[in-house]
Amino acid sequence: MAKQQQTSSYSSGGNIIPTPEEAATFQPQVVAEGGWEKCWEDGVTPWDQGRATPLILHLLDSSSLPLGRTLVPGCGGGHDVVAMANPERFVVGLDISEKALKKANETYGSAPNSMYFAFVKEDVFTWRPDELFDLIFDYVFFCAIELELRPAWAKSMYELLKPDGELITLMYPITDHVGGAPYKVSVSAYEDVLVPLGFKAVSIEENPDSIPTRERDACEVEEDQLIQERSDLTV
Ligand SMILES: C[S@@+](CC[C@H](N)C(=O)[O-])C[C@H]1O[C@@H](n2cnc3c(N)ncnc32)[C@H](O)[C@@H]1O
Repeated sequence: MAKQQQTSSYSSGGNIIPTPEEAATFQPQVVAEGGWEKCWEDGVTPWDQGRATPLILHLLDSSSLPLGRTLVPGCGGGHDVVAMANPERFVVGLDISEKALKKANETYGSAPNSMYFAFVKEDVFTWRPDELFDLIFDYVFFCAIELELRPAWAKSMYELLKPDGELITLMYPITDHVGGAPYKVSVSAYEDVLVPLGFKAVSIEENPDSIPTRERDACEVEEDQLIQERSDLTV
């Protein structure tokens, strides 16, 4: 009962974003029981900020977010999808959970910019649209998948991006905790799977806009921004 009360306060709307160590104590069990759909059905969505990622808002404010066709893999509640969408940046939010996308559509279906985004129920690992993407923004998706799927994640990023496309990923959580999801990440965890495909790191920077429970100083969680460029030269 206590556990149920605890997990429900971590659902979107509960406004408590747990540390990755806390989330790793209950989220894996829900995923194991019924997959991501069950997380959404039970409201166990401890990753959901209920709003766009502050870094995205910062990049938008400073006009430093690339334009063009954009993908958010594992978009969940769709906050980043809608924040980024405009006449020059059509954004596709992809998720395998019907419930997640129902919620996203209920929240944002009548947003004034709704003609500039779409929510699509597909699997990142198998969905291959006719048109590739200029930009992919990955946040709390790489850390959510099983470790053995990481090479397949990189392959998907490669196959979904245009040859000169850009992958921005907020590397989270850079911790020492065991288990997941969320599983711990590191710069080398990304590079190990991206570099063999020909990605080149354009920049790796500390995220100045981390939310409190994802800040390095607050709980020794590190969250950095990694921008990778797809390059066919070394493939
Ligand atoms: C931890 S949540 C992160 C959601 C969102 N990125 C955020 O930061 O709020 C991971 C999301 O990925 C979705 N997901 C998991 N596996 C997927 C797959 N193979 N293809 C598409 N979406 C997937 C889940 O349904 C879930 O909504």
